[in-house]
Amino acid sequence: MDTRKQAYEILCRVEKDNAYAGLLLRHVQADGRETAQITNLVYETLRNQILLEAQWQPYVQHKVRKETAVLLNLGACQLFFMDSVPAYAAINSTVSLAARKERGFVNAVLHKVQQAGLVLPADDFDHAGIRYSHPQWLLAMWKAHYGKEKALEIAKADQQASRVYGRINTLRHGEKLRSDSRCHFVNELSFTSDFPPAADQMLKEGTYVIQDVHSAMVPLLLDVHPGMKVLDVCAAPGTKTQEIAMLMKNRGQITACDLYPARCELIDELMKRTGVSIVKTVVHDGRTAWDEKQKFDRILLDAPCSGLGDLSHKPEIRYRVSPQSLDEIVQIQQEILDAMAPSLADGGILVYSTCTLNRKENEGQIHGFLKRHPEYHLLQEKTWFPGEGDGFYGAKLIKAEKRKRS
Ligand SMILES: C[S@@+](CC[C@H](N)C(=O)[O-])C[C@H]1O[C@@H](n2cnc3c(N)ncnc32)[C@H](O)[C@@H]1O
Repeated sequence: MDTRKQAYEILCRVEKDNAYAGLLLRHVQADGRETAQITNLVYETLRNQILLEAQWQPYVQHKVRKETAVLLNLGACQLFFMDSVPAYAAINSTVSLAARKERGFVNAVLHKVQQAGLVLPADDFDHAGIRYSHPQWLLAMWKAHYGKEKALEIAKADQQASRVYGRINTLRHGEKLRSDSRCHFVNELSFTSDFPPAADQMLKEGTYVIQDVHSAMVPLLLDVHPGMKVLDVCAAPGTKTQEIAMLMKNRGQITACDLYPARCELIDELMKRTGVSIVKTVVHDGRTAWDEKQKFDRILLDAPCSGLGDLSHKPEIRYRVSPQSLDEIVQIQQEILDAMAPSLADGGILVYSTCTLNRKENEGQIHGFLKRHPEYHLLQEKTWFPGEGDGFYGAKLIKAEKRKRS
């Protein structure tokens, strides 16, 4: 199998059709070693896209086609980020993927890039946009929201090859993994491991669930107990729903909603595989209020968001978001929060969470909500920054008992 050709085709679809690399990689038909090679090539090229372009742009006088830019990035990536690939192989294999009439051009440019060696800008905030391949406006936003040092730390963390975490499922005796020497536990629930996630038999049997370590912290904020009535508003594919059911020892009632029927099926499949029987799945637009007679003890609103906490697993997102698209998602989140607010029982807890690093979607969203809904009070809010795990935000709110409201 020509792994470079596969990587090239995936990168072209990401660039031209706005496809997601992670989804395309799931459909690659190759053995484990080849799949790992393709995955590595695709992710390294995407994570370093701006830096790679900066390597070949000085040698190109005209605008190149998107496919040609992808090819030059792929070639430069192999030259500088793939230790095991000799330079001649990096260049020749890339040239062979070019359209016949562009082969001479690609060959000449890549030779110049190789001769110049990797040109790395200074390791400081002002040059981080190129060095760590992040749009400058995004770095400026993080600087305004979290400070310059933190902004730089986030950008550096996004460049790390993403780790995969498992979270044990006690409903299928997942606690036995604590004594499995292949699992390195980072806390009571989550571990990293070398065994291939997708093919693992224990994953298929639901002994554990693939879930980021910080994602697994969010349901803990809900403080659920067996027997409770819980609403999970934006639930698909159901990773947190499963954890909530586990924390409730599979006793009580969970209503799990999502806007898309196909995504609701993913919830059903996960619950079946992991031994959960207390979840009822409902296709529902969270912007529409729930039947007002139904009240829930707990509500999780794991909102659709810009995903800026997860840029190591989904590197292409950073090149697609814009300040305008961030504002659009803020509006949707606000509509869902407002529609769900009446459905929480007095004294109940609502957790709002995102996997993004943007104060407008996080702290700003919640502070606006508290102003519009004075019956709610903030108990706790936390931002998990990327590093050991992805970036997440969670806010835990309580709805005051009616007699205690001022
Ligand atoms: C961050 S993901 C949820 C992840 C999920 N909680 C988990 O842990 O597996 C956000 C979900 O919101 C859903 N969604 C987007 N807009 C929605 C809406 N208006 N109403 C309900 N769900 C929506 C998306 O389909 C997506 O599955």
